Amino acid sequence: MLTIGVLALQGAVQEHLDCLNLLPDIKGIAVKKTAELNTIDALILPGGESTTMGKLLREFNLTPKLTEKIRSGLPVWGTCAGMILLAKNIVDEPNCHLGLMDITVRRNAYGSQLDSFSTTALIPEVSRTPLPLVFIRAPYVEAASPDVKVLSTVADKIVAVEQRNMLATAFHPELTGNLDFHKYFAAKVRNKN
Ligand SMILES: NC(=O)CC[C@H](N)C(=O)O
Repeated sequence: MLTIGVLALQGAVQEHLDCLNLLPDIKGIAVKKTAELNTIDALILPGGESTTMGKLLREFNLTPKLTEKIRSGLPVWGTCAGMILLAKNIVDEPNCHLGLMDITVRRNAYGSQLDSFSTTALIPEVSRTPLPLVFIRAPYVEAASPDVKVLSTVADKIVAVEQRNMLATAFHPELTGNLDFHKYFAAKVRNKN
């Protein structure tokens, strides 16, 4: 049995927990406190508002322990705002949040017209069939260092990346009813153990 936490300070927490709990041999738990970081095999940083989540991470003093855990190999998956939390650089912003992934992200990158949209894409590492992708005031990755693996691009913009124990998607698999991304993350966690 694997325990996968979902950072539960703000955002689409329950949707990820519901997906995790549909998978065999996975228990999804909400994580709010530093001590809970010791009880999990992996962590999802959900979508929401990165500024708010970053502020709460600092207020609850979660940042140091969380950063240390991820640096020492805790598998982590950031969706949308979660991707922004992981990025080392955020366009037009002086500070990053956790600053762990060698990517530069642009927040709200699709402007007002394409604020929210859905599309499909084939991501061979994750699924044999095209996956539904839901973008909600989404970022994209503007630059990535050479050791970041690009898993998916949509209209020439990087929207899914992986670097060592870290996975990040600009879109929201937890809102699609398709569990392939959660299965992919669970397999990544299992392969590590
Ligand atoms: N759906 C989302 O997570 C939106 C992210 C949000 N626009 C941000 O910048 O943090």
